[in-house]
Amino acid sequence: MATISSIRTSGDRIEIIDQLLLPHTQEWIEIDTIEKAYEAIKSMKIRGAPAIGSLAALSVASYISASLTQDPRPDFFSSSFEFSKHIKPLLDHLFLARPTAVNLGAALDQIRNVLDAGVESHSPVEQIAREVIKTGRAVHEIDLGQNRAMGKWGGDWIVEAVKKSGGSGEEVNLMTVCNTGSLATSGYGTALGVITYLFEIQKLNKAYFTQSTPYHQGSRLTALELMTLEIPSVMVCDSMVGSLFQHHRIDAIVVGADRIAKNGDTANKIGTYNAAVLAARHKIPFLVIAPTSTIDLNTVDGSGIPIEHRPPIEARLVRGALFPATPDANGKYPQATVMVTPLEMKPEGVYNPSFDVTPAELITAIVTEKGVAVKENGAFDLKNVL
Ligand SMILES: CSC[C@H]1O[C@H](OP(=O)(O)O)[C@H](O)[C@@H]1O
Repeated sequence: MATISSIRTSGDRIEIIDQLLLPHTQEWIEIDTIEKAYEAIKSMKIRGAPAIGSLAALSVASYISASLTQDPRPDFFSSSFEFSKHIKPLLDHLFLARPTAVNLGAALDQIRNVLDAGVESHSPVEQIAREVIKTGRAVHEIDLGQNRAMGKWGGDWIVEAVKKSGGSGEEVNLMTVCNTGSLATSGYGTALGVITYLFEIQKLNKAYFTQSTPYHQGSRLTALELMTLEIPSVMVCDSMVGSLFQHHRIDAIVVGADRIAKNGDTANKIGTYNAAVLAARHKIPFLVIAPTSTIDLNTVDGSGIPIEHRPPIEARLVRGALFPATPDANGKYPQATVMVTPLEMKPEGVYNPSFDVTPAELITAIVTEKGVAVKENGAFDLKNVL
């Protein structure tokens, strides 16, 4: 099946597809500095919790790998202590790019741990550097396998749940929020991986997806991913979810996650909580699909999850292809950004959180690459899926 990826690498070279220009223009940007990685993550040229963790880790790996080949080598290779002292602030900086997704911090912490272990054991600096490179690159590679596993766990669980409630499980309808596909991960996707799996085993009837904010990533990115995969799909505006549940058979909601607290409270793209409340009202199973790196046992519940607010201007603008669409001489569709609010609107006149927190109470199951967790006596024990 055709897919679209967000990151491509060759040796030390990293490129990302500019997701702000999709679906109308496919433009690859080279990420040859850590600062460029930071800027791409912050501005959402790359997005999706696992994908931003991958890019951050890859950018550190490439920076070190390229520095190793310099002649003379930079001064920070003079000792393992100096090396760690130089790299750690770069990790701190990358971590600040987006605060909610725990995968970014988890990826950077893996590198931090390698540095600490290397300094503690007095390993030669070159050995530590090579270990960091290996670790940084592995973050990206491991993600893909995990997504396939989650797709199967989640998909099989949904089919069984539909059968238990009297359905055939042969024509499942799902709804999702945001974009959680190949573009948001190293490939296959999290919630979109479940949709893809059910499509592959011919048990999917239709995938519904919300437009989502910021940047309409559902209507731009999820739409593109589902069309590329040739999965039958229908877009709904976020405010139509209640109506959808009233008038159509939806067998389950599948969403990704940016951070799952110890008790199962889950931060995900804004609009997820609304969908969960409506799903509970309509008794539709609500599943969170995320790799174990998204589970943050240090955060006891959702009240401790930092919620990113995007710049107010982003909620006032829409970007897209000029319509009627006519390709220019290079075959590209001219795009424009337009303001939809009154021009005089003040920044304080806009509420623009990027995420909301869905309480565990509203979540039916949490699916990781290790399996499916359901509540026992009303509470999740996530140790079983870690
Ligand atoms: C691939 S699932 C993770 C998660 O990433 C998204 O965040 P963003 O697009 O803001 O980077 C979204 O909330 C997804 O569910």
